[in-house]
Amino acid sequence: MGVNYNTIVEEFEWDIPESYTVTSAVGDHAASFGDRVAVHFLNEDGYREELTYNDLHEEMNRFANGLEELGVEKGDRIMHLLPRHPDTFGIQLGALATGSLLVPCSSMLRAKDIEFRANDCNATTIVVHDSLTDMVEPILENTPLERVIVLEGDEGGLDDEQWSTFQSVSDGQSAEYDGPALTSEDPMSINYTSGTTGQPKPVLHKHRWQYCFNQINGPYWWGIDEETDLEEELLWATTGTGWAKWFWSPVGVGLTTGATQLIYDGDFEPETFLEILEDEGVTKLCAVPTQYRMFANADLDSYDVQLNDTLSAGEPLNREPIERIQDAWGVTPRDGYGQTETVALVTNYPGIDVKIGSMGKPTPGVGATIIEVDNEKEVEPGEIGEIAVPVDSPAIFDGYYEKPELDEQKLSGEYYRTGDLASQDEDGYFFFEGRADDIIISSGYRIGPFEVEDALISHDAVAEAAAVDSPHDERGSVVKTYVILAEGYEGSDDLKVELQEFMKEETAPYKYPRRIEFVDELPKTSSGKIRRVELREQEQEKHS
Ligand SMILES: Nc1ncnc2c1ncn2[C@@H]1O[C@H](COP(=O)(O)OP(=O)(O)OP(=O)(O)O)[C@@H](O)[C@H]1O
Repeated sequence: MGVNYNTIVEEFEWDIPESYTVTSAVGDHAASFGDRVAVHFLNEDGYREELTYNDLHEEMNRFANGLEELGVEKGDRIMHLLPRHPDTFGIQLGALATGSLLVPCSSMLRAKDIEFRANDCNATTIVVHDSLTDMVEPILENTPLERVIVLEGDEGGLDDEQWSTFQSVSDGQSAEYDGPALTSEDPMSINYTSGTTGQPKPVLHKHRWQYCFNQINGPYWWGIDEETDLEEELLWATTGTGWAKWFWSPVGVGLTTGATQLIYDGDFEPETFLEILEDEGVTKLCAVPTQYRMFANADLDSYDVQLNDTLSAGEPLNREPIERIQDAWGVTPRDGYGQTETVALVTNYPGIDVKIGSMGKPTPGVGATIIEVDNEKEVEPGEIGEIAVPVDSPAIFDGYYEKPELDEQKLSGEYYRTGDLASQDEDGYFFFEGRADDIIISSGYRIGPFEVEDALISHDAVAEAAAVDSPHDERGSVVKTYVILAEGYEGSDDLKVELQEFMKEETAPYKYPRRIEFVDELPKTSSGKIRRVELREQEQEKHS
């Protein structure tokens, strides 16, 4: 299949329905194909549950009625701290139906992270799984939180009027809900960024965001359009419920298109995940590069999978896992790039040839481009600049929640700057260089950490690597890499030299790491991204 990229981009037009919300979309699906399975849940203990679109619609309505009875009103901020669970969608949709703003939090956050978010956005309600109440109890006094709703909790332990259970809120409520009329321009959520480069930022989205996913991420990343027979597909996005990616895929694509989705609650183990792919008959998988890198070390040929698509996002996708998966399963992992603030901005979308190492081309209707770092001029092919999106694009966020100074900084020009550097080739393919903050400048050369890391992990001894800037008297800085060795290898000075020699062959010699340190782990955000900022600080302390 081939597509004419230019025609698609030229012909794309936005037509955002005024009354669109994901809750109304789920209502429409229930009316059209209510018996279709929406959630195909399983967990690591072997528990299974299936919910149809009718079930989901009724669950959403009952919870929305219950929330209203508790006093929740349009415009309230409702946080949630939930694992992947059969009721997660129902809770999220029920909260949205009341016109509240959802504030998703990762279940990996600790008490102080939750306290920060609750105060930052002035949240009044939190829905928390029973296993995570320890994170909430100690902070209640210091936050505006008025009510806590516990999922799977037992009323017996709750001695305060502040606490109730999901069950007690929903039980006995009507499966019809007559809530406030919402429009696509009503605020929908406050999604905190990962905090890879500093404090997490409260990104405000309107209901329109979900429509944009349906129109962009659906066809131009997941390959789902009106010709897709959703009865034949099983989607699996491995992300957690508190991340923007949950809204990018399970909600933004899965629910808005009316697909059937696998939700698996369990730790990531390559073999377990590969067995699930095979046993459940997953047809479209969206995972993160770390997971693909770990799949690449497994015996992929021995799994009889039915995948017709594999997608990746969140970090650059290396050459090695792409090639391994192509060889074993005949599908090419397609990288997609974007942020909490946006929809998919650049993707390898179905029908365009994947250039290994490239994030793909700008998605239609969104307008991502590359501009100079210190002005708003677009760069020429081959030049490095910052990925940016016109501020009036409907496919980006609506500012940071009650942070006028951040809005001024990020949204007052003609473009919203992503803070990521990239270049574009003559054919319009984007190549990721790194976050502007992570770029290494050594002897006047600008070096993207990804290029160094990508080359280094193609050496058998290297399992994972992070490259940062390390202060140096003569050169200003040099490239330093922190390396986690593959099983069976031991760190030594000889191995350092071997890796350095290898790198001089693999990449332009000025990029080779002059300093190497072997470590057992790398600092990461709870979404699994390498926090190079911490490594840079360590280097500053050691060498200045
Ligand atoms: N396909 C991809 N290739 C390379 N990098 C990617 C890709 N997808 C996402 N990213 C990186 O992830 C970032 C978006 O992540 P997210 O919105 O979760 O917040 P964050 O940028 O990690 O957090 P913070 O803004 O608080 O530092 C992008 O700006 C980019 O740096």
